[in-house]
Amino acid sequence: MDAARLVEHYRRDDFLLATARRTLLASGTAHEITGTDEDALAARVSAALAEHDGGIAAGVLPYDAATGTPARLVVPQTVHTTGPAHPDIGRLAREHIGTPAAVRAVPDPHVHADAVSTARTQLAVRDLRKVVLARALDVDFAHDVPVASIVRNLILDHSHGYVFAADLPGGRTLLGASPELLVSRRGGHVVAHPHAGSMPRAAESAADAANAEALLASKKDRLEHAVLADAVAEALRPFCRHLEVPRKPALERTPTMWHLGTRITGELADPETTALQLASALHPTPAICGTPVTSARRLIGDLEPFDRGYYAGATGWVDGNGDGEWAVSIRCADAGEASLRMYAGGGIVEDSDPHAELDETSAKFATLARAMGLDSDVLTATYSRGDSASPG
Ligand SMILES: C=C(O[C@H]1C=CC=C(C(=O)O)[C@@H]1O)C(=O)O
Repeated sequence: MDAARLVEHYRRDDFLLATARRTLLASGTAHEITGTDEDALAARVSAALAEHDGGIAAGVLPYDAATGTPARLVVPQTVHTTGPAHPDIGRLAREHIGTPAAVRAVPDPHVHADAVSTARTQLAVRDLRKVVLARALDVDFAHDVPVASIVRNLILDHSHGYVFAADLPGGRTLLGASPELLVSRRGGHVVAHPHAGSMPRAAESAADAANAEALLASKKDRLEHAVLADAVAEALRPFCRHLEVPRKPALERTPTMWHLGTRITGELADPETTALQLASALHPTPAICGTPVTSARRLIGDLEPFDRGYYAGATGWVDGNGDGEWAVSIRCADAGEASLRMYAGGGIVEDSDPHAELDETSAKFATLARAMGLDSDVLTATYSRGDSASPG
């Protein structure tokens, strides 16, 4: 089956991961493993994989299992993998997504901007180097959420990155297009590709290049990124006999955002360490939480008006050899039957500007908004005003 057909076969309770290297579609449930204790989870996954020769376990890790949101992994009945969905998918038409009935910002944008101001002052009070604050958009449809169509459009939009759709407890679905690799393991080779520091893409090429230059030159973004790259390198170091950490971040692009990224590579010290164990050890990175973790988590809990659930967790798979690939679950939405919640966050350091942070989260929402066919001007008006409005 070619990649385009795999994507066409995706159904809401499947697991799909489309990357620049491969397209993976997993269907059916031979074994389901859920839990909030990561060591117990890793042991149960290894035991399940020992029973399913050549199998994988695919699924999601939550942002914070301590809030009671469990990790959920499934050993599927069937797994199909092919090469990258690009360019095969190009022959599929873009899916039309019906106009949503309503879009609501959670919290109101000005409340988010106030939270960013508070976070900025709390950094010094709580001895934090960085914290990541998120906001959400609730989108209601007059019909079932067309998950498969949105996923197909996400794949059409992203030749790079990690487009994912994973079944969640309660019949919900996590879907998105993350630019960020938490960790992959292939044999003894480990890769992490942390992203932090952002600027929106611009339609006009000179303005777009200027945004990229400004990002590279931004002290605030370089600091935001350095805190992340250092933390990821330090978390990987105990697992690796050799670790390569570039000294400077590189510019990374998605169709809607510029980011700073550092591709960290290493060789495992102990070949028994699995991709799932590495993902658990790295998570939560300062790309989605902060430094130090415990006080960053507490500040996030104090300032965000929702439970993150699976947003800012990880989505991926592990096989019986311990190989696997986990993306950071960002630029994503948690979809129910006829509504979904989109999330976007941004790293806050001392020099962060609340209004720039609001704009940055708006730009990050555009990843899903595009795939949902939402007119970005209408959406910007809606989520910048912060009221509930029909974008139709
Ligand atoms: C937390 C998110 O993005 C992270 C990844 C890249 C850049 C980020 C930033 O510049 O703040 C964030 O750390 C998100 O999209 O919700």
